[in-house]
Amino acid sequence: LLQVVRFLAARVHLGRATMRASQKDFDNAVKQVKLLKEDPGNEVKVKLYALYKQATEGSCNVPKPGVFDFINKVKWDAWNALGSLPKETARQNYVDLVSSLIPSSEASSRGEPGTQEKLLASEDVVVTSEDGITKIVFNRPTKKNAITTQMYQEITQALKTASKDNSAMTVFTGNGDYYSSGNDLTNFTSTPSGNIEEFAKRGADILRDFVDTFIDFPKPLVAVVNGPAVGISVTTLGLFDVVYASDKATFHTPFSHLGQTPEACSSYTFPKIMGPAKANEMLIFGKKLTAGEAYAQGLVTEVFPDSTLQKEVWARLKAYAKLPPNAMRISKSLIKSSSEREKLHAVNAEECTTLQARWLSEECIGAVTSFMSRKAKL
Ligand SMILES: CCCCCCCCCC/C=C\CC(=O)SCCNC(=O)CCNC(=O)[C@H](O)C(C)(C)COP(=O)(O)OP(=O)(O)OC[C@H]1O[C@@H](n2cnc3c(N)ncnc32)[C@H](O)[C@@H]1OP(=O)(O)O
Repeated sequence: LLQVVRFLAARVHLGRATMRASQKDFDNAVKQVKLLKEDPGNEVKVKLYALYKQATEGSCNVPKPGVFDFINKVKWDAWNALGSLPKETARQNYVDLVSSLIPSSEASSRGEPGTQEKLLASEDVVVTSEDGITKIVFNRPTKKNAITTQMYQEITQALKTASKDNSAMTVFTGNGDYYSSGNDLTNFTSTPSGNIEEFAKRGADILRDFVDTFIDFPKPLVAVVNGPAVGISVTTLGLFDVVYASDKATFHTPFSHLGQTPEACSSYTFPKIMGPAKANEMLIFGKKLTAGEAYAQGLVTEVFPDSTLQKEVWARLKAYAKLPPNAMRISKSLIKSSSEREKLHAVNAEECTTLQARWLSEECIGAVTSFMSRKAKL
């Protein structure tokens, strides 16, 4: 990797020696990276990181991370490999590298990065409203609908908006063969700047806000689990009012495998829903449930043959959405009382604090590194 970084840095340097990117070009390129539709892959992300640091801070001037700090060590190595490359050249190389990542069709229509952000950002989470139903769709089928940091924030916002719109209920589903593969593991490898502790703190804040929004959502919240669900896409189901599933869906919470711990209040909701014995097997040992098993444990309301799921479920939901909305909200608030919500907020806070520490653990960093290097899959 170091050789590739050195080679590319030198090649781009020689090829573009006569060009100079302005600070504005550089700032725009930094914004464009956040809007990339396709994940450029870890190798490119490490290069971008190294060039960014060189362009903004000059030669690597921080101590080498410890041997177990895998991710930061790879990043440090890449930055250090740039040696004394001048800041201006690093800036130019960064701009060139970013423009090589943008398909020409997009580059011409993109214009001012800030103006397009919202439009592009909403592609991974599609929100529509029809027939009294606000639908929130995980829409990254090529990545099994893994949830990026940006998606957590978009979903939080979409839920806050839906709680006040004129729809009767909100429904989550996934596009493609998966409901969602859970947290996007590259969330852990894209630290743009700052130290790892701050990064983990920010992650915990985003997660806490995300889960709080589910706890406080006032209208019926329904999940249509169209395929396998992993991690946080499973644990949040404990905060839904109704869960319909395809018979192809599975429910998997491999937290221990990832050096992590339960979130989305599942350490409280799962034992309550299915009893401690079954919840322990899922949350501690990562036992994957079939749709039938999840139904038997009370996590799923009803299972449908995959071939008829969409037709049957949407017909039913459209009929439910015509019921008097205030009655539905009031019933929900009786079922999920204010004292219960208070308890859920306390559980959420504790789970987030626990995870914040876990993300810095060797166990977690090792598991994420294995996934990134394709040695490990679930
Ligand atoms: C610190 C900052 C954090 C910010 C906010 C934090 C909030 C986080 C709170 C929650 C924390 C954890 C809870 C969880 O969700 S834990 C569960 C995490 N998920 C996984 O471990 C799943 C990993 N994926 C897999 O094991 C497999 O991909 C699969 C799901 C079993 C599917 O296998 P497959 O063979 O059918 O398909 P595959 O080729 O692997 O996947 C296709 C492409 O999709 C990419 N991909 C799939 N899942 C993820 C994922 N979770 N994260 C990132 N990328 C994922 C996969 O890499 C393939 O991509 P590519 O084609 O190779 O580019």
